[in-house]
Amino acid sequence: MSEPIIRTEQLTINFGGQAAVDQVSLDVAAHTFTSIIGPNGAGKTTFFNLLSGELQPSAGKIFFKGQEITRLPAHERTRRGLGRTFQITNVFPHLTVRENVRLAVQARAGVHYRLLRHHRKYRQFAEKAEDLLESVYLGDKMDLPAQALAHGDKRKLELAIILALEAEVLLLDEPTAGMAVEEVPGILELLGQLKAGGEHTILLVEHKLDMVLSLSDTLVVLVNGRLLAAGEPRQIMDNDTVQAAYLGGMPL
Ligand SMILES: Nc1ncnc2c1ncn2[C@@H]1O[C@H](COP(=O)(O)OP(=O)(O)OP(=O)(O)O)[C@@H](O)[C@H]1O
Repeated sequence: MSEPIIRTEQLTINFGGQAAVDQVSLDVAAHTFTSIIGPNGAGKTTFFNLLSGELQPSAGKIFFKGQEITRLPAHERTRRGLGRTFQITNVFPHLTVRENVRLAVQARAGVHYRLLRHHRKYRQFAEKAEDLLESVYLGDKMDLPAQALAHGDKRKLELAIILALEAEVLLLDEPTAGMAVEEVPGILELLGQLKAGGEHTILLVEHKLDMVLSLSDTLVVLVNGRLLAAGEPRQIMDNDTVQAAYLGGMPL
């Protein structure tokens, strides 16, 4: 692998003496799609929280594009290109869909509100927001308040926001969680498009492994906070230890 875009070395966090993430060393190649799987409580979300800076590790290191970011605050990681979505959607509920994304575009450009009196600048930001919303299939919902969106559409909005922030790495925590069955294909199509675009590195936590398997270049299996295996999906699915610890009996 050329230099990984993300590297963790012996990454560990203890909660009350119990390691939720336990000495996880992982390299993620740029422009790949990695799915992190494992049983409930395996440490998947905690691992994401360590990568994004929501939590500080008890031990170990995190590198992003070769630079150590272990102690950097979350907003600085976002600024450098690590974008994170949450299991619970995180948007301004009363603002329109368009405004939510425009604010992210504007934040990325580092423009203060005062300067927006310059109408052309404002238009540029709004247009970029509109383009992004088209790309996540929300073009027809831009004028709705964010709170009026169905759950699946909120997840798309969240994706548009991290794309507006120009995240190179997308950390997606269960993008289909809580979604109506009919909403899932839209999200999967979007993830497929993002992958095909080749600009992003995507890491995803997903319980519905069968759905993301075909998109995944790499599967990472966490069990009890430990990295049990990481590799090509087929190789992981055939791995006896993985089968025994996690996948045994799962219809795949
Ligand atoms: N802030 C916290 N304080 C104490 N314990 C925590 C905290 N966050 C997570 N844990 C514990 O750490 C372990 C890993 O939790 P985590 O949510 O990361 O697992 P997960 O693999 O994402 O699970 P799920 O698939 O159910 O979302 C669990 O035992 C959980 O109870």
